[in-house]
Amino acid sequence: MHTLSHPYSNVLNFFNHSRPSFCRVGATRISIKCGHGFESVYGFGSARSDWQSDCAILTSKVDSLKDSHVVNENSNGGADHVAAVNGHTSAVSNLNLVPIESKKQIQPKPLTISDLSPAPIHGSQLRVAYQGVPGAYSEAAAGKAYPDSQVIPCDQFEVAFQAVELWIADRAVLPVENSLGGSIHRNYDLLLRHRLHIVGEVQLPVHHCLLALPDVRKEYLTRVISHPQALAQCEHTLTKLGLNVAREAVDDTAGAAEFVATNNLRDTAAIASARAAELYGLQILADGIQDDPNNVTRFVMLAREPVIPRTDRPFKTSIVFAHDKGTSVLFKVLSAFAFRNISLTKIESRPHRNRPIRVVDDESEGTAKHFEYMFYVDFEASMAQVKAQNALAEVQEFTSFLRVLGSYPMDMTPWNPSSCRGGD
Ligand SMILES: O=C(O)C(=O)C[C@]1(C(=O)O)C=C[C@@H](O)C=C1
Repeated sequence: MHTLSHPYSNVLNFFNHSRPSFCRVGATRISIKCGHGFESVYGFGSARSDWQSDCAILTSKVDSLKDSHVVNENSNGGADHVAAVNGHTSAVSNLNLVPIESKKQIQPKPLTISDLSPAPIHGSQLRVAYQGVPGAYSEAAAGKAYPDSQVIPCDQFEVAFQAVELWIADRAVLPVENSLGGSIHRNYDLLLRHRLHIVGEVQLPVHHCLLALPDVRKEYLTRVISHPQALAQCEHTLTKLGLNVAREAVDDTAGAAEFVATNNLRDTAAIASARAAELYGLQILADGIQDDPNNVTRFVMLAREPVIPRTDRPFKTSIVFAHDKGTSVLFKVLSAFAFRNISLTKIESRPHRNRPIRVVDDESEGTAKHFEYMFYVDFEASMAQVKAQNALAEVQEFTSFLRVLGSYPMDMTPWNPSSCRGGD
């Protein structure tokens, strides 16, 4: 991509597309640690060409697979190559049916608008990774964000990140914040370590149910299991229901329901969605047990490429920054937004002591830096707005590490607790 000729070239320079050389598309596993013992962090100002060269690696791998065949120049090249890497070899093998002679005469086809669409690969469904099993709230959020998509359950948040990086999925939808439980810190840390971009957000009202095997009564219960966030969101209601029983954390809400069902546990209930009850054959002992009827979880949508920021609708921008000379930078950074009347919707600090990170600069030079804290800020402006660009230019002067995690449309969906029942 020639960023200089792009209308948002100055904006795009804020996005980072680089990654260290150990990390390649097409590899079976992505390691988080660099060879030097530094955590890899995708820092401000790195070149987009790095990302593209990795795509070239992916392409060349497929080319080498079909070395003995002449490439059909009329094919949609990259898209078919990707399909082959993802295990859908039909498009590539079709090429082999075309006689070699006729291939030589076919001229390249002009690009059309649909070729420019980054994902899904033409004609196929968008594949969206989420953490959990079917019936999880994250699955409902993935469906809300991308209604006609194919959802891919992943056992850990990190796997959802990797699924997108390895082209197994086109997007990931992951929770970052709940109105009662607060931030889901793990995903903030993973946003820093991985190179994906936030391309959207979706708010899901979370309506919890207490689920048990058919004919089980509340009095039989000695244990309630669920995702730690779900347990926290229902803490007081469980006590009010007289359930002063053991509360145990598991990986996700629907997984808890599945566990009760498959192990035929008559002394254990799960906190999960009504949809999980239906999927795993459980009865709903109590409905709407979240302590706050306005319980909402905010999810972010992640992709390999950023969206081009616009000004014709409300946008939000997420950044992460740090300074290697202490934490006084926070006040200065906040003033850059306050001065321009830019509203902040989130500030999160994550301790980062004893974890040197490698910051990659414009020349792809990696330098180890020590930061005490990483600060995450979301603000209500688009990177296409001059005031946001100026604010970030100032922030860059105050900080030794700055990365734009994404500039994306805000979820403006109006909702009220009685009409929206996430996960149903
Ligand atoms: O366990 C699930 O169903 C999830 O989707 C995870 C999760 C979370 O991580 O916060 C999502 C929404 C709810 O707040 C509870 C749990």
